[in-house]
Amino acid sequence: MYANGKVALVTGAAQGIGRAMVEELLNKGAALAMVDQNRIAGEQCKASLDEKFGSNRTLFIQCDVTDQEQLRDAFQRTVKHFGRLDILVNNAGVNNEKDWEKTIEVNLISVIRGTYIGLELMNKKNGGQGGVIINISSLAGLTPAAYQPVYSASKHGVIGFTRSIAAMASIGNYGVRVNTVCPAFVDTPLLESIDKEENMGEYFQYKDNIKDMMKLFGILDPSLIAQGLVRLIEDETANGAVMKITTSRGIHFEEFSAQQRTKV
Ligand SMILES: NC(=O)C1=CN([C@@H]2O[C@H](COP(=O)(O)OP(=O)(O)OC[C@H]3O[C@@H](n4cnc5c(N)ncnc54)[C@H](O)[C@@H]3O)[C@@H](O)[C@H]2O)C=CC1
Ligand SMILES: CCCCC/C=C\C=C\C(=O)C/C=C\C/C=C\CCCC(=O)O
Repeated sequence: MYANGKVALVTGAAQGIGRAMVEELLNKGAALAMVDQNRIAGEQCKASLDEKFGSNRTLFIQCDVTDQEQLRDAFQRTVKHFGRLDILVNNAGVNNEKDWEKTIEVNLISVIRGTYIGLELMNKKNGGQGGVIINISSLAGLTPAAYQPVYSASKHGVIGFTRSIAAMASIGNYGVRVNTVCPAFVDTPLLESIDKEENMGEYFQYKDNIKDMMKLFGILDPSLIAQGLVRLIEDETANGAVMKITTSRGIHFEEFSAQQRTKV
């Protein structure tokens, strides 16, 4: 699918990776809803993008993705405003080991809920027109992360859910592809959470170990993650794919053994 002329909804769109994805989708000719709980950052982001792309290409919707009613309303407003939905990016995420239940709510439960609402609207079996869903995980969803155990668990969950629902979408002929992106460290405000005790909790004492990892592996520019997103949107064969993005190897894919590919 080409993004040109399509309608997208991106969560966590006001800054960081979400904002970079919004800009890339606008460059490719899409219109989109920018969903974020941060009204000030969201409105500033829209105002700045309006200067380049015009005000009718984006709609900012303030929404806490963990609030079921707000999330459903954001989808309804998007379809009402633009007339359809073709591309969904469940990107909003947090790093909070102290309030770890919140991390599961934002990073995993809201991604699952968003995927189900997106499928209700796009599934050809429900009268939808098909589409593509991309759920943002992390390399910490494929490896242990000693100082971020719940963040890592939430991102492992995103990969397991995405691969499973992608298999179901294929079996059920939904006409919707579902894929995930797993970046290494990316230069966004999320990295600042490592310096905050209120985010790191008991792992705060290890913040320098994480900073050493960042020095060792390097930090990606958000624009590369946006390029990976577009590749998954355009590649009609990609379903259940786990895209990894690192400084050493750029955009590449996790390869699973035959056993790991077996559907149960
Ligand atoms: N920055 C990094 O190094 C990496 C980030 N990721 C993932 O990429 C995604 C985006 O992260 P970044 O752009 O780095 O983070 P960020 O903190 O820069 O931006 C996240 C955005 O999500 C919004 N958000 C947070 N909770 C929300 C909620 N409950 N409802 C609505 N909006 C909410 C924030 O207001 C913010 O605008 C996250 O899922 C993150 O886990 C994955 C790998 C690496
Ligand atoms: C693992 C620390 C997470 C700190 C939370 C803040 C930001 C989140 C970042 C990520 O999601 C990145 C996750 C993992 C990076 C881990 C290893 C990088 C290895 C890179 C490589 O192999 O090249």
